[in-house]
Amino acid sequence: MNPSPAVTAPVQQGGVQDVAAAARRVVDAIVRAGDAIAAQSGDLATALHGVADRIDLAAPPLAERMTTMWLPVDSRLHNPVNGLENPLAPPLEITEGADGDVAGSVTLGLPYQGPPGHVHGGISALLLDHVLGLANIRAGNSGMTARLALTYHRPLPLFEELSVTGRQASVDGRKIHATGTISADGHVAVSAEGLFVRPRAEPGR
Ligand SMILES: CCCCCCCCCCCCCC(=O)SCCNC(=O)CCNC(=O)[C@H](O)C(C)(C)COP(=O)(O)OP(=O)(O)OC[C@H]1O[C@@H](n2cnc3c(N)ncnc32)[C@H](O)[C@@H]1OP(=O)(O)O
Repeated sequence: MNPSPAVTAPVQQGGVQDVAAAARRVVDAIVRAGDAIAAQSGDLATALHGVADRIDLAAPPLAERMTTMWLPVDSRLHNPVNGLENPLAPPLEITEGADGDVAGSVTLGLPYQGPPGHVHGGISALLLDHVLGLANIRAGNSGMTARLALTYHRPLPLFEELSVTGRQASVDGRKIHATGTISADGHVAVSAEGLFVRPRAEPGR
């Protein structure tokens, strides 16, 4: 059976991105197959553990990775939203951005399901938190998410292209307000208002 649109849509550019895309495909296939793979479960689990063992053997110590993954300071490849090297990222594709606004598109498959045929509300929060954060970075003032208020206007469909937007609304000292939406078929399904707080400068810095 063909993988769902969430797995086939992103253009892959080679290297670790290919490995992450393959892992994403495995996750999607497992959720789609369900009990249909029960008879092969032992073999499949052994094969997948074998792949994980190979990757683990190549991985550097965690402390080293925690340093190298931020050099240069750029979370584009490994973040869990649009990180092409992170299998947890759907991934959201950033499609445009002007005046500090951010826009992206994504099609989500079964691994992201909440209500039948629709996206889990926590996944919407993940997408919006990140896109609002990116909009803040683009606007030149960013901070940690202090509060994120979501309104779920209508169920968000799986298997359809979704548009995600984010923009910085205002800056008040260390407090930054940003807003965003997720739309399907031209209708806003989820909207968000976020408060981000720029951490205090560390003493001596
Ligand atoms: C390094 C490069 C990174 C690149 C990353 C790319 C990522 C891309 C995007 C990723 C995006 C992903 C993003 C993520 O996932 S960020 C991860 C999720 N967020 C966190 O973990 C944040 C945890 N919280 C904190 O660290 C602190 O609480 C912060 C830093 C937020 C504030 O602690 P701080 O001690 O500094 O604050 P303050 O007490 O001096 O208060 C200051 C002002 O703020 C007001 N206030 C504070 N909290 C709240 C609240 N909850 N509701 C309403 N108001 C609040 C407060 O009243 C005061 O206002 P005023 O009295 O002055 O008027």
